[in-house]
Amino acid sequence: MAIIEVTDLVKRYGTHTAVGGVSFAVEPGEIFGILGPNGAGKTTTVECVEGLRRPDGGSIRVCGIDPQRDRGELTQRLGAQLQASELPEKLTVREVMELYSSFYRAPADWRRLIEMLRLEDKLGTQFRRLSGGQKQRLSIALALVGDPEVAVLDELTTGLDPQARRDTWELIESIRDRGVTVLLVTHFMEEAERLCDRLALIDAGRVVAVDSPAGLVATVNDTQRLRFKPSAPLDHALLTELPEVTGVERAGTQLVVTGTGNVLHAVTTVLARNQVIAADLRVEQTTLDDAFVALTGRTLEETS
Ligand SMILES: Nc1ncnc2c1ncn2[C@@H]1O[C@H](COP(=O)(O)OP(=O)(O)OP(=O)(O)O)[C@@H](O)[C@H]1O
Repeated sequence: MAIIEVTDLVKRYGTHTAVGGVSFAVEPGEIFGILGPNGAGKTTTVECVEGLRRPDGGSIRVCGIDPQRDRGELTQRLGAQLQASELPEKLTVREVMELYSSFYRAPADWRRLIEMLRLEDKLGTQFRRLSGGQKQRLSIALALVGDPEVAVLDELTTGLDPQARRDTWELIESIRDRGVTVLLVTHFMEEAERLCDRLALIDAGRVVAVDSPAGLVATVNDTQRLRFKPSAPLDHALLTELPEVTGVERAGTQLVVTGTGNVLHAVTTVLARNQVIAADLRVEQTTLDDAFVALTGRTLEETS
């Protein structure tokens, strides 16, 4: 049975419909991602799941609880990551952990959480003196201090350097391995691909697809992208007229050719016939962004 069930969720701000009929179900023990460009309605959706916003339509159940009807019970079972601005600047890490664990009837052992998040030598440090990565890790500790069944993490690694981002991903996997279901909001394709068991692609307040990252990529698997520097100017029409080619774009000194079937062979044959060498030729893998483009006509990347 699903641990989170969102059915036909609608949320409006004035006349603007931020979420226009979103449905998805999360199974216990999954890392379930909500991926979409800025403004797609991701945060609004999870704020409704957390009971922070009242939906205008549809229904939500988390561990069988209606977040609006029984918010008190929900906060005991669902851990939400706080934004840095919501944390008390002058409290030390120890004080923050003691304070927040006192809110729960059966809190986790916060000292173990602090060790797991490698903050044990920061216990006496005030929140405002922590680095960005340390603040982020503390906010994850606070999402877990109530020993929740579900953790909701929103834009988990925004602002972190690549190493800190990878460390955080490992941490989220270890949380999942302890049996916590994770609902993860992100606009980073790489993060979704690496971490999520399944994900909902959201665009303009609607779910465009729900599947595993591999399943989503497989829907456009036939698409390939070639990238190379032509050794001499080349009439694009020679490529676009090939049945295998679906697009040709210039990116600086490079040409990016997308296509299907044996596009590599078709393109290199035309180049050879015209005495053009394809320097630095790369065949790029299909990504979640390609799936998003195929489904919506828009890219995830340009807005993130
Ligand atoms: N409190 C609010 N009042 C009015 N409009 C809002 C409010 N919060 C969000 N919106 C609008 O609703 C839409 C969805 O916003 P939301 O924050 O849910 O998107 P998002 O996918 O989480 O985006 P981001 O990745 O930028 O956080 C946007 O157009 C946003 O401007």
